[in-house]
Amino acid sequence: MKPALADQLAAAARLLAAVAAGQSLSTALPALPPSLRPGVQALVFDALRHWGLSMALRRLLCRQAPPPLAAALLELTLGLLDAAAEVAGAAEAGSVAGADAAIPATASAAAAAAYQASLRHLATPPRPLYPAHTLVDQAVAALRPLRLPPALKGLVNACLRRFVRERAALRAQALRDPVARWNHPLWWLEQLQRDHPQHWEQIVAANQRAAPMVLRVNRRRSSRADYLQHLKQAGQEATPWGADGVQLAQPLPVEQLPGWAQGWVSVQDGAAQLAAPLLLGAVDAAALGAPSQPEPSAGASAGASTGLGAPAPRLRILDACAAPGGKTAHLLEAADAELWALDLEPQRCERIAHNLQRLGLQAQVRCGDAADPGPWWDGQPFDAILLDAPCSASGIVRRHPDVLWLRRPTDIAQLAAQQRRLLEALWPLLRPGGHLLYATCSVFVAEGEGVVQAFVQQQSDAQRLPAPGQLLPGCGAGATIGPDAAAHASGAIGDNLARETDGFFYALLRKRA
Ligand SMILES: C[S@@+](CC[C@H](N)C(=O)[O-])C[C@H]1O[C@@H](n2cnc3c(N)ncnc32)[C@H](O)[C@@H]1O
Repeated sequence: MKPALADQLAAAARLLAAVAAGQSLSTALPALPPSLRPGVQALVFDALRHWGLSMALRRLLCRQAPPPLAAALLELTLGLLDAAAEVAGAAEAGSVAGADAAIPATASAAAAAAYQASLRHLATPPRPLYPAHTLVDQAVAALRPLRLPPALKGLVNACLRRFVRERAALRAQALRDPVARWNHPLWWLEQLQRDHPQHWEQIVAANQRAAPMVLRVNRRRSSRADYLQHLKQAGQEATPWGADGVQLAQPLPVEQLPGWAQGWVSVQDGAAQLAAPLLLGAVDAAALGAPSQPEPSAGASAGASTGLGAPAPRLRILDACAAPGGKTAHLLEAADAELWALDLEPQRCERIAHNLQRLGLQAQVRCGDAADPGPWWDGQPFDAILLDAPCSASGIVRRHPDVLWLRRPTDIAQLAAQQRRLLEALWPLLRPGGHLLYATCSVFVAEGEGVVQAFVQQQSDAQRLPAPGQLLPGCGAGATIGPDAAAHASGAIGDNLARETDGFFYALLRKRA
């Protein structure tokens, strides 16, 4: 039986209040009863993608701040009422053009187009839509499961009804606030404007969209062509992505994917699928004595050949921040290697082991601090190191809309200092002639180019090789920027980046022999 809307609103309001208090949805969502999870996740993701506006509206409507749970319930419901009115307006106008009212007068034509595109994309999956009177009634009813005092009924009722009556004027007033207009915290917007003056509006628009579901085919279990056939037989539309990837036309629960339990595929964004071929491609190229030219689209088979007919020694690879093991698994699917998968957190190390087991792969899973190798390293240098460093996750807002509201401006400098420490601590573990791939899923320059440039300036044996540099969501290939952009423009890293990806940063370093 479908849960009552009031119960779903109450659960979603609890989650929104948890995010407001600094808790990540990744920990809060799995705690929900399974019957509530899909509906509540849809509600709370939608709320987070419009939270800037609904917070501004709630402040206009309530002279005094209500208790946090009531504020969350109001903001959630204001977002839903706004969506219902928006769609009704668009239907009346005969197109999505009714959404034009949301475009700020100051926005450039490019931003307006991006905003329009984001709205079109929001149609799949559609915003949760309910009639206004149902929403008001159910929001009032949700006070009970939230255990809020019945005295708040009047406030909730009055605020929501006033919004329904005066929506256009309240909305126009709220949208004067840039946080409401762009649905990003002000410090984040300002940092994006400084870091990416040409692209910030596209990034902001992309962050409002739901990301596509991209899979990585385990080439030890199936070819990509065969897997596409399996999907077709299951009635799922899909297109190839990069060397091993498949992008689904519509997201699916993983249990419904052909061969999921048998380890045929994993879920991994296209940008993250570039790590293994970049690192293995560099190792392969070096083994062949050629100048290093990573070619992700060709797929890597590194570790198996020397180009001289003699079997190569088994590659020794360290994945230094490995959990939950997405890139570890891709490396093992593509290369015969002795792979050490390290992570700081014991529970996350268990997830690496669990994921590798499903995929039929084996690694040395170690729990330890990459910044302090003494306790876990055996003193034998590695041929290749992947440092997928802990970061702001500012590149994956499409998948984790809570990240926007959880980060604090001071986080970025702290993370950059931590990333630099990890890079410095791991460099001595790399053999001369070995390769290190530095990656983050951040769009902030301080965590990418900033870290790597400072490191290379100080480390005389570190040489930079071509790599994608900064990938930006919503910008396709056009947004690859930084010193590696020339390599990208010349096609050195293949054509994968013509597709839209999460925000990522990749720098490839070689240790001079
Ligand atoms: C971006 S995630 C890695 C994602 C992973 N590479 C994948 O593809 O599935 C960063 C990881 O770094 C781990 N981490 C953070 N600080 C660390 C440290 N000092 N040493 C080792 N791991 C660390 C975190 O626990 C987290 O699992």
